[in-house]
Amino acid sequence: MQPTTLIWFRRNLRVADNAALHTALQRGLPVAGIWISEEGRTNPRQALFLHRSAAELHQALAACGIPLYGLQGNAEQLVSEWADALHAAAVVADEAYTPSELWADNRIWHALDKKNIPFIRVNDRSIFAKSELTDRYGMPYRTFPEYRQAWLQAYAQRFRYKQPVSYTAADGILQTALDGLPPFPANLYTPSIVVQHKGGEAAGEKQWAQFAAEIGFYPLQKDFPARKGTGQISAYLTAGCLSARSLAAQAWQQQHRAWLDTLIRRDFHLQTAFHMPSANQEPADHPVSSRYLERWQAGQTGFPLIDAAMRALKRSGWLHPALREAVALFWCGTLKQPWQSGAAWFAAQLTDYEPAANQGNWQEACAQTAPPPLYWAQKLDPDGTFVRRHLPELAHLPSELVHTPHLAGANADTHGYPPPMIKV
Ligand SMILES: Cc1cc2nc3c(=O)[nH]c(=O)nc-3n(C[C@H](O)[C@H](O)[C@H](O)COP(=O)(O)OP(=O)(O)OC[C@H]3O[C@@H](n4cnc5c(N)ncnc54)[C@H](O)[C@@H]3O)c2cc1C
Repeated sequence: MQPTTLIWFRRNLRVADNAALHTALQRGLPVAGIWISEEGRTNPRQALFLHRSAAELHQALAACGIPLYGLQGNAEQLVSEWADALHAAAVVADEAYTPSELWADNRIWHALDKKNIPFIRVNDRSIFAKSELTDRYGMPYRTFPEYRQAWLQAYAQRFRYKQPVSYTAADGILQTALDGLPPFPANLYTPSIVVQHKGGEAAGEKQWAQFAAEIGFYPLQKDFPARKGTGQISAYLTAGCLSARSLAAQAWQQQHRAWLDTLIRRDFHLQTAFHMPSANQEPADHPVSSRYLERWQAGQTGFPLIDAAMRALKRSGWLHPALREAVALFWCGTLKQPWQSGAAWFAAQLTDYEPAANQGNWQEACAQTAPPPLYWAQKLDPDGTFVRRHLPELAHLPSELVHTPHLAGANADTHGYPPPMIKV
């Protein structure tokens, strides 16, 4: 069998602007891909989304004559085994950021190195790669405002005279399939679970196109969860169905700076997870109250906006960014509970779960002083639309009462909705 270049698709489940695919094709050998559904996932919703996205990639690659093998098991073992099976002269993957992935990558690198197979990592997740932006002493930026300033300067400088890079080598690839194209394994996860977003590159592009048409309203709409004024593309970015690099280029060219900040924040958390891994791994400094945890998770705290947000998260696997901040601040600041247990609940629920973003944002939120829950209600849902949508027991209440049903006393039936669990 002819030697190949093997791509291990991880968080770059797309054909467009894919640096790993581009790198593999540049090597001139036939290309084959593997995608691994790793054992021990505790987030079935995300597992399902990734499976759907990989299945679509399988079809897109097949149309170019590139086989993608869908595997399940331990990545450390499988990458090495499949490198042998497909006579790989090199393995290419997208660069990892978080400690657990980096440790696994080291072991994979060792196993491949023993066989003289290079393990090439390329940047497909962030816009600036992990060590591209450092201060004048070569140290990573520790605060977002500093990082943002450096990011904007570097981006402006880099693209003053040329267009941002977009890897286009994938266009029209047509290679002879190796040994016929493999079928993609059936879905291993319960299809009955609700996943708000469909998965796959085409659905990601569609979601982006819808938002791009409205992106000019983002600064006005972003703080009203009932209106869905944000991109709702995080699951696609986490799985790599969309390229952050391409979206940044579009936002930059069209001068949507307010929205571009969200992608810069994403880069910031990725580089922080890489450069300061211990910050995200601190153990909790006090035990969690299981009673509080149950009520917060179930959306039964007696604070309507918090409860509506927590129920929306559990039902759909996605939550508006401002509400993520509100429920995180409520958990750490109002209930005085350790951020780690809140972050663990998010990790199990979010379709877009991404360890660097999740832990980084939890830590940031919990370092702030929590405003009273009513502050969030007035700011994010002044007329109660979001609460009514997610708390049917309060749907009949007028705007003056929907955020404070306990004040209605016997004048309103709240259908068993609990009073506030603590005094604030
Ligand atoms: C406590 C907490 C936990 C979070 N956990 C995650 C997570 O596990 N995975 C995740 O992708 N995002 C996480 N976020 C960030 C953010 O809330 C989500 O990315 C956002 O809700 C996605 O919605 P959107 O696509 O409409 O975002 P938009 O506002 O349209 O932003 C566009 C994209 O920028 C990125 N982004 C925006 N804000 C942030 C941010 N603060 N940090 C990192 N990236 C950002 C996301 O990829 C997002 O899709 C978390 C935020 C908080 C406060």
